[in-house]
Amino acid sequence: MMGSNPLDGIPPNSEMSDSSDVYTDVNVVPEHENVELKKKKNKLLEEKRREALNNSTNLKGSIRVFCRVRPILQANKMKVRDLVEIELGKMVIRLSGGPKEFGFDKVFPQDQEAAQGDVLTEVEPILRYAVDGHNVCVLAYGQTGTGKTFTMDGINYQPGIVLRALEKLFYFASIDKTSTLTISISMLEVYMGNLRDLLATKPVREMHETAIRCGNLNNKTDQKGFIEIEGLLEVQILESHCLTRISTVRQCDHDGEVEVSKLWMVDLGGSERLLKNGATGQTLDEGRAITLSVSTLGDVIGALRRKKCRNSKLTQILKDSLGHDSEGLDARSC
Ligand SMILES: Nc1ncnc2c1ncn2[C@@H]1O[C@H](COP(=O)(O)OP(=O)(O)OP(=O)(O)O)[C@@H](O)[C@H]1O
Repeated sequence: MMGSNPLDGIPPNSEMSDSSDVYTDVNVVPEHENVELKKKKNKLLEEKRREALNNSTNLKGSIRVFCRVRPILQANKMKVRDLVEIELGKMVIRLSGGPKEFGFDKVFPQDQEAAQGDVLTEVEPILRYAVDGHNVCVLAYGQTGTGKTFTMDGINYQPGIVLRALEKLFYFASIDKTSTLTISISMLEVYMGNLRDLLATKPVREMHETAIRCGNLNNKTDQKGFIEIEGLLEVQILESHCLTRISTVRQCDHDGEVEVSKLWMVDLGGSERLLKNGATGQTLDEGRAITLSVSTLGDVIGALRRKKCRNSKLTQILKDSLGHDSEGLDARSC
C-alpha cells in the first residue's frame, strides 16, 4: 500500500475539465481549473495516506507497549551489574533463578544513543492518527525514578515527547495542503483523587505580570544572604499524575468538514518512594492514591474492551481516549 504510486487512480486531466475541453499541457489550463485540479489531487493523496495509516494501525493493533531502559545513573554505577539484555522487541533480565524474558513492540536501549528523538519516531504515526480525528493516549508508567518524566518532559537540550509532539504537530499544520489545523493545550494534575487545572491561574498570573511590568516585585536579602523575590508565585510540586492534553481541530478547506481529537500525554506518578520506609499520614495517603489509580487504569483498559468501566478520576478522564475510537501507546520505563 505504502509503496504504490499515490497518484494512481486519479483521472486524467481531461476528465476533470469540461467534456468539450481537451488539455495536453497543464500550463495552458485556465488558472481556476488548475487550482481545482490541484485540490482534487491533494484530496486523493490525503485519502490514500489515511487509508495506508489505518491499514498499518489495524495490522499493529490499537495498543502498543514500548519499554525504555534507563541508563545506570552515575551514583549507582558501582552497585549495579549489567543485568539487562536487550533486543529489538525483547528484554531479558538475568536473575539468580534464571533469565526472564519480556516481549514488547519495541525496547529502547539503555545507552545515551537511544535519544529522545527515537522515542518520538515511534510516536509520530500516532500523532498523525490524532490529527486525522482519533482520540489518542500516550502513557508513561514504571517504578519511581525509572525515567517517566525524562521521557515525557525531558530536560534542557533533551526535550521529551510532549514538546517534540507539539513541534511535530505544528510541522504537520505547516505542510497541510487540504485543511487548516488548530492546536490547543491543557494541563492538569490528578492528586489524591482531585483534579487541578495547571493552567488556570489567570487572575494571579495577570496580577504578577502587571507587577513585573511595573517593577513592583522587589528583591529582598535575608540574614543568610539568600535572595528572595517578594510575592513571586511558588507552586508546590507534588507526587501526582500529570496530564497534558493537546486538542486539534482540523477543518477541510474543500468542504468545511471538521475533525476534532484529543491527544493525552500522561506522566503517571510513581508511588514506591512514598510507600517505602513505613510511610504514614499524608505521604501514605498519597502513595495509596497513586497505586489505586494506576492499578484501576490497568483494569480499565481491559474493562473498556468488555464495555465495563470502573471509577477513578484518572480513568474517567481518559475513558474516551482508551476506548474503541482511540489509539493507545504505552511507554513503559524501567
Ligand atoms: N533515558 C535517560 N537518559 C538519561 N537520564 C535519564 C534517563 N531517564 C531518566 N534519567 C534520569 O534519571 C532520573 C530519574 O528520572 P525521572 O525523574 O524521569 O523518573 P520518574 O520515573 O519520573 O520518577 P518519579 O516516579 O519519582 O516521578 C533523573 O535524574 C533523570 O534525568
